Amino acid sequence: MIEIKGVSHRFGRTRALDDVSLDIGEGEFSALLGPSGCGKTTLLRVLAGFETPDAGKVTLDGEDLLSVPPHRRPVNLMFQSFALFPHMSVERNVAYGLERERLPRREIRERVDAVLDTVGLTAYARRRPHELSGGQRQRVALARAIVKRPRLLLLDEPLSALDKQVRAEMQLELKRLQHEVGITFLVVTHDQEEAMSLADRIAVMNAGRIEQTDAPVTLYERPRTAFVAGFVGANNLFPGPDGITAVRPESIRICEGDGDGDPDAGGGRLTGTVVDVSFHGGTSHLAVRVPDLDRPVLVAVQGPSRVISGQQVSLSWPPDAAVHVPASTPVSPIEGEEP
Ligand SMILES: Nc1ncnc2c1ncn2[C@@H]1O[C@H](COP(=O)(O)OP(=O)(O)OP(=O)(O)O)[C@@H](O)[C@H]1O
Repeated sequence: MIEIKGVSHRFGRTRALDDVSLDIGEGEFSALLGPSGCGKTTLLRVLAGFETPDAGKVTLDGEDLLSVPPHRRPVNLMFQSFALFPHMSVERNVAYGLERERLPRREIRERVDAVLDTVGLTAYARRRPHELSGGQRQRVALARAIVKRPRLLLLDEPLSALDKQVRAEMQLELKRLQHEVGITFLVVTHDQEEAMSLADRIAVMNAGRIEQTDAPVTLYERPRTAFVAGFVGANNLFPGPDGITAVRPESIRICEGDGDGDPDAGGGRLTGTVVDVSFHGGTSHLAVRVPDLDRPVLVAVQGPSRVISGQQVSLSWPPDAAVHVPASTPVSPIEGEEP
C-alpha cells in the first residue's frame, strides 16, 4: 500500500533520514523501533506531510503522496501528548475533525457513537479530558484519530504517557482495535518489548537508517546486524576475529565449577564469577563476570537460581544458539563527525 523509497532528510548537518526504504502492506500493524534521535518521528512527519524530504519517493497505491498537502492525505498522526481540547467533552473532541470537514450532523453523530462504542467510552461521552484516567484519555485520542477513517494511522509513542499496567492493557486494546477497524497502523516506539508485542513487522532504525525489517520472531532469532542483535531483546555479543557472535541469555547453560564433562558444550564455553542474581518470577537473571570481556555475560534460567553471587561457574551453549553478525562500523548521524 505505502512504498517509501530512498528517503533522505537533513536538518543542518544532522542526517535525520538516510536512504530509508520501507513497504507497508494494507491492514498491517508495523512498528518503527529505534533509540532516541534515530529519525523515527521525522519519518512519521514525512508520511503525514509535515516535512518534505530532501530526496526519495513515497507512494500510496502507486500514486505519489509527497505532492499531496497534509490535510488531503488519507493519513492521520496521533501525537505523544494526545493533544485533546481540555474545554470540550469527549464526544466533542471526537466529533471535531468531522465537523471541520462539514459532514452532515446526523452522520457525525452516528460515526462518533460507533467509534466511542469501539473504544469502550460510551459511558464517558459527556466528560471532559481532566475527568478521565490516562488510559481513557488515550482512548479518546485513538477514537479521534480513527473516526476520520484514515487509510494509514501513525502513532508516535502512543503508550509512553501511561503507567506500566495500563500500558500492557492498552497494548492488547490497540491490537484488537486495529484488527476491528482494519486501518493500517504504523507505530513509533523506542521500547523493543512494546514493538514486539504490538507489531506484525518491525523496522529497526539506527542513526537515520533502517537496519532490518522483519517479523518480531525473525528479528529476535536472526538479527542481521550487531545493532539489531543488541537492541532487540537482551543479548550477549562476543567479539571474534571475523565478526560478532550473539548468544541469547536463555540459550546459555550455567554449571557450578569448571563444567568439565558438560555434554552441551560445542557452541562455546566460558568460565567466570557470578556478580548478580535477580529473581523475576518465571525466570532468574544472572550476570557473570568473565576475564577479558568488558561486560558481564547475561544468563536467564527458569525459576529461582540455584547458583548465588560470588560462585565460580562455567557457561556453555550449543552451536545452533550462536548467531554470527558482521561487526558494524558505527555511524554518526552528524555529517563529517566521528561516531
Ligand atoms: N526541526 C528540527 N531541527 C533540527 N534538528 C532536528 C529537527 N527535528 C529533528 N531533528 C534532529 O533529527 C534527528 C532525528 O530526530 P527524530 O525526532 O526524528 O528522532 P526520534 O527517533 O523520533 O527520537 P525520539 O525517540 O527522541 O523522539 C535528531 O538528531 C534530532 O535532533
